[in-house]
Amino acid sequence: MSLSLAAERPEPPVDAEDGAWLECIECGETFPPFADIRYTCDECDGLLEVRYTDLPSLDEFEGRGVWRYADALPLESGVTTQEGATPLYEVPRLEDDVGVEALRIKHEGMNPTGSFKDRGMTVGVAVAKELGVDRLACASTGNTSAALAAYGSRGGMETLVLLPAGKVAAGKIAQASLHGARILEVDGNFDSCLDIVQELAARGEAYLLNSLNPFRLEGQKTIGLEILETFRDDYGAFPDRIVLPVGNAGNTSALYKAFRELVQVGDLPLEDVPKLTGVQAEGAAPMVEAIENDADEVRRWEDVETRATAIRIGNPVNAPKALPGIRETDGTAVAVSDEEITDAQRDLAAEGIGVEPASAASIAGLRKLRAEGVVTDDERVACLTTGHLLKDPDAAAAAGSEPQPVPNDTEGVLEHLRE
Ligand SMILES: Cc1ncc(COP(=O)(O)O)c(C=O)c1O
Ligand SMILES: N[C@@H](CCOP(=O)(O)O)C(=O)O
Repeated sequence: MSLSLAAERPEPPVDAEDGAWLECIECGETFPPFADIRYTCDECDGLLEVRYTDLPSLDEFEGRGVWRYADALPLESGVTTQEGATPLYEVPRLEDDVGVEALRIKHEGMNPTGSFKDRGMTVGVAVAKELGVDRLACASTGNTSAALAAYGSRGGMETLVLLPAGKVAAGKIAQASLHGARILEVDGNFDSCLDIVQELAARGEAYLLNSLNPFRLEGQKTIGLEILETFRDDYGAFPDRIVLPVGNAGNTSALYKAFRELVQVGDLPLEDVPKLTGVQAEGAAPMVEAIENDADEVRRWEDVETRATAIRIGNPVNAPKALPGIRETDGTAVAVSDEEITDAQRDLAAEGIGVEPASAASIAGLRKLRAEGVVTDDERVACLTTGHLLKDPDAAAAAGSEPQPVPNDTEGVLEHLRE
């Protein structure tokens, strides 16, 4: 099987429970959504997706934020702190400078814990409650752990997070810590943390809430629904392209699923599907390598390094969902240097938008692709900025200017200003 935009509306299995079921993207095997805990297919270990007997059209949704889209989610409500409904900013100077017809920034850093992970956790933690589990766990470069800790504590559950030692930004550890997570620092990178957490989950020690969990990606799907809805309502057209940073490739997969579902209900004509464009840091770019080599599988990079620690990931577990997403939408993937990322962080800051380094990769990638002529000047582009500036205060301070010491009197300050 392959995930395709042109796929027919799926046939529900006879035992589809509550209008939803889980389906393997590789062999098509189906499973009831809440009968047992599973993250991958029992038959072939393929990735799972949630399918629905009925999906509404964009015009039928009501409310605000992630739960506005409840009829396209596996549950009617979640463990919530009002996530979603994030701003889509205009950036006229940057738009002019990059040279595209329209550029909008979907700032996911404006979610309650400061990243898009909240959208996934509001759904994932609610499903965990439905399944009756009491301990939640994740591996994390930081943001997943912050969101898991916040939503887990709100849901009254124990949380366990495994972090790569010395490679997680200060704001994120502070969040996980204050929200009461048990934090384990592993002497390894994010990918080895995820190997361990998967093993713990397989042994029934905890419920896994990384993006391998198909319910979490349902929450993240609402990023795509919001972008498309806002573009349609405000500009009368969908964006030509959505550019986003890629780590574990959950968002790329989730946005592609949003597009496929909108195509199925007749809201999104095939020719209007936005081109999914992934950006990775040069030091952690296995998806870019696979796209450039036209490979069916992504090679795991053992040694990864980048200042954008959120996307310091060498084994994107959602690649089997994300690769078809990029290819079928006629998108692409590009790698950018840490310097290009920092420059883009400054560009966004100059428009009043504060983002962490990984988020700025989307702008850096767009600039690069525009300079190469891959992106053309007539395109309407949405760039996803995934995390808030305060997540990584050290990176922000390093990219910004130094405070200047002045004397403790007005004359002294004025003198300094005249220098
Ligand atoms: C701030 C930030 N941006 C981007 C990403 C990458 O997103 P994804 O794993 O969905 O590709 C992550 C985490 O993976 C993140 O924390
Ligand atoms: N950047 C992520 C990495 C884990 O990704 P996930 O989406 O699989 O949880 C993080 O914040 O930990």
